[in-house]
Amino acid sequence: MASPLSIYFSPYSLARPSNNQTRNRQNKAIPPRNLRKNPNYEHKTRTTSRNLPLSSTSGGEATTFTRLPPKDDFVDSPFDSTFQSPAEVKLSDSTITQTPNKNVSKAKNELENDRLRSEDEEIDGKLAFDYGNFELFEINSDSDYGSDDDLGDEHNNDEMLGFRDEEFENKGFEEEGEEEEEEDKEKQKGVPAVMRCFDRAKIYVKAGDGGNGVVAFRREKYVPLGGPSGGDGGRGGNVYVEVDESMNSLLPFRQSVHFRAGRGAHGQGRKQNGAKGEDVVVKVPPGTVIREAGKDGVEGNELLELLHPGQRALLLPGGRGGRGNASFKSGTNKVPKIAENGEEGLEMWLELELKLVADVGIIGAPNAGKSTFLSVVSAAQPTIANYPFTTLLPNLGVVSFDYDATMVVADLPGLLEGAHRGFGLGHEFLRHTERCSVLVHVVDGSSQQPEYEFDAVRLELEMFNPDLAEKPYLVAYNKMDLPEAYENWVSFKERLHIRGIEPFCMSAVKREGTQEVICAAYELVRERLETKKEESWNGPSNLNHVADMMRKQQTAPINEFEISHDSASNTWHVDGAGLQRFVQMTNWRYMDSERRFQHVLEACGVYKSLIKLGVKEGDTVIVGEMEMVWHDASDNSKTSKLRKWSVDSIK
Ligand SMILES: Nc1nc2c(ncn2[C@@H]2O[C@H](COP(=O)(O)OP(=O)(O)OP(=O)(O)O)[C@@H](O)[C@H]2O)c(=O)[nH]1
Ligand SMILES: [Mg+2]
Repeated sequence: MASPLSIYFSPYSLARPSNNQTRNRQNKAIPPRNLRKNPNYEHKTRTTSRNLPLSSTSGGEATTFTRLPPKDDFVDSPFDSTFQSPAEVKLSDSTITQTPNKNVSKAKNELENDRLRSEDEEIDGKLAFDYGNFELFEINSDSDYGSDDDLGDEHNNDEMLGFRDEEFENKGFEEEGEEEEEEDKEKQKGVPAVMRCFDRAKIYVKAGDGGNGVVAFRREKYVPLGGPSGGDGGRGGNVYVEVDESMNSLLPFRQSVHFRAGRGAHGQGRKQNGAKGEDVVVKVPPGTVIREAGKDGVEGNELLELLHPGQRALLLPGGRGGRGNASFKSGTNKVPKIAENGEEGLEMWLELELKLVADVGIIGAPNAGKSTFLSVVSAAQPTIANYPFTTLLPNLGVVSFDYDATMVVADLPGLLEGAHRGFGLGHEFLRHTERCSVLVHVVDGSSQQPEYEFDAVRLELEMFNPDLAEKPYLVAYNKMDLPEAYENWVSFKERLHIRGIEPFCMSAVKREGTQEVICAAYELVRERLETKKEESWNGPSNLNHVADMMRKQQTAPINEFEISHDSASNTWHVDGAGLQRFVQMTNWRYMDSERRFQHVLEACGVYKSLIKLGVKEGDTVIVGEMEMVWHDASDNSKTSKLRKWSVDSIK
């Protein structure tokens, strides 16, 4: 039977890149028309349901940086275990100013804060605290930054990490108009702009395209009719994600956003198959959650959660190599002049989110002394200052014990009432507590109502996630060196006793009582580990489910498709993952390709369905990226004429 479809390249299909350009394509299936917005569009039939491919979005911001302390900071810290009883506290030793009254108006608060800052400088001098790079986080400051050129140069520098990177990123935010708008929005929500850059990244991954198969024939002396000998193309490289324990932030993804696996080599004569493309391994820190990039502010599906060092997951499998003509040899066609293109590798945008994996999380109201506590028990040097929200990003420290045991402690941003609804640093803060095994709740003993403050923080945890409130925790009543804290201690302790809680007291600034707290926390961590031992990770589980899902979509049967009709332009769309893949792998350079194409469409029922739905002479039919004109099979002369024309144009 004469084939009813003739093929030509529409302007749309001409825009399709040539074989060697395909690696740069962003979209596998470019929607040819905006049919779904067309009022004349009718959805005619659906032969079978199918999984929609995971969406890929183009463009993306790469916004991560962190101020987690460099690994070098993690060295043994000396403990001062001598705890003086409250009776020994000398008030004259302490010149610490108290937290400003939080009820005063905002303007007043600012003035007060300025004053306190200057006071702090004095105090810190006395306490020998190192404020290090404190100025770094004043995002709105224009001063101290280099010129545009400097910025560009820095961005080209692969080694741009750490301090300088943070500095320039801050500048980057000010300069980009779009970012500024976003920043304003965030500010309105009360979340400092710096927070959104800390532990999130957006990256693009693409599996390698398969190599093309070739048409070749064996030519050898004394071997007449040597037969087809075109080899298959090699498979494209895979995209893996691997946990690298030496990483503790998503900072490197500011520099490298695109990860593309290598293309498979093309097949060659003498039945030589192409080599496999090079794999690409995306290294992420432990605790990374990987999501499909969301659209319009909607979070994408969670694909993977990588917690343990060494875990490795196959994310995107490489495209299949195209078959060479040796593979098409059959009893009926001994000299096939056909070979396939390599299958295109899948691509997608991913969102990475790093959730802290620390043994102990230090929580509490702002200004309670959490950072001071961390600086005392570990070698970390977080910024400490006498005003709320000094800590915007979690700081990590490693606590080393004499007996060769270590524990990771995270100092988290302060928590305010209403945090579960996003007040203060809200969710950003609470998210980080989810992964800590044990919490140390630092209470500011010098506050007006320490117990109320304690309850408010507990309540916020519970409101955000009841599991958080279930975590083992201990209470450390801080600032015992201050008279008001010392006075309130007994009543605080008694009230907590009644509730079955045994609080600790300490003076972080004087390093008194801190060792008891951290040792008790370590005991809790150990207990927790014991109970969790059975559920602990025992080697790699199957983490390749994303790749399996992708493969399933890729290998969707060719006879699963749906047909839609645009009556205004008399266009029929035949959509199906299997068909689309078939069209993409058809190499129109070879003589037999078109015949095979027509044959496959007929065999999988496309023609039958179109006729059933009422396709007419001259209608346009779009399959994948191919656009064709329908001709009734009875009009043989017309069909063959048009078919010849189409083949010429393909050539
Ligand atoms: N007197 C006294 N002051 C302390 C003690 N611990 C911390 N401070 C002071 O309290 C202020 C706040 O300390 P930080 O460690 O920055 O408090 P924080 O809980 O980390 O605060 P945020 O990060 O803003 O939530 C600083 O001025 C510290 O010097 C203490 O034991 N005694
Ligand atoms: Mg702090």
